[in-house]
Amino acid sequence: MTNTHDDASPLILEGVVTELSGRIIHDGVDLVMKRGEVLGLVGASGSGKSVLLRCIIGLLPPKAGTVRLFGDDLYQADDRTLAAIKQRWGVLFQANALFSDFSVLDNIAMPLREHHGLPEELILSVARMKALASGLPEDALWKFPSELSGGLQKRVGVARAIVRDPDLILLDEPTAGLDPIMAAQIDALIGGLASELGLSVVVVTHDLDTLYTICDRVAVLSDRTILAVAPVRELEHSQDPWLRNYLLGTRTRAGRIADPKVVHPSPQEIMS
Ligand SMILES: Nc1ncnc2c1ncn2[C@@H]1O[C@H](COP(=O)(O)OP(=O)(O)OP(=O)(O)O)[C@@H](O)[C@H]1O
Repeated sequence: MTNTHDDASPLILEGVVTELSGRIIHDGVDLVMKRGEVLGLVGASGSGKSVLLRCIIGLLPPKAGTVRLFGDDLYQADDRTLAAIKQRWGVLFQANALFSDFSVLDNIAMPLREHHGLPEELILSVARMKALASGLPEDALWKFPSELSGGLQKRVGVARAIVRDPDLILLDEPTAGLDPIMAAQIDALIGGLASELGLSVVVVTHDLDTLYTICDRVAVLSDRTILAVAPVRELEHSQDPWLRNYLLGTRTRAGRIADPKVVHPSPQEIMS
């Protein structure tokens, strides 16, 4: 029976353990997302951010623990409940995962074609609306993805993620590979969509500007579990050496735009 609760947290992870090729990637991940928040997910390269995202969207069953979406246990859900849950999320994959032989508009329309029996005219009309809401120019819609800049390709991915009016979007490194100006534009787009549409957003990122400009809280993945979840300014005061180095090292945004109250890591900490 469909049991997606409107007032439930969009995402709760309880004791999630994942394993790939015999190796434990996550070992007891707990996380409760608030409705309407933009939640950053950070961690060192290889710490398991993308794998966790795969687990959250049903592509990797956990070895133990529970993935709860909108109140329902994703991996125990019957077909009808699962279909209802999937209606409520949208995903932007790393490197966009756009189909090169399809036009921009057809890429955006794809989730509508997969899950609805909607008339073609309506599908194209909704896809066009989402494309324009995502900042794509009209003349980009019938081009192929390869004809667009990296920034516009990200916008195609975002438009596809929101095409079914989701409650939750999961974005894997939305600003990776973009120049700082385009990256800031994508951040503004995500922040704007979150506040205007009341979306809950999980954003996996290495981009500190994203954390500081659009994330309400940041979850830190370390040592196969969640080390902390807090607003990024609070995380600056963490005693964890890796996290302090990540946020406050000399090459980082916070290192450049320093809060004078924050004690910066020593050169020894940065090297460690
Ligand atoms: N299909 C797979 N089979 C075996 N191991 C995998 C597979 N996919 C990922 N891994 C391993 O899982 C670990 C976590 O990978 P993941 O891609 O989630 O890291 P990440 O935190 O997203 O890294 P990055 O920031 O570099 O994107 C890595 O050690 C990776 O090698």
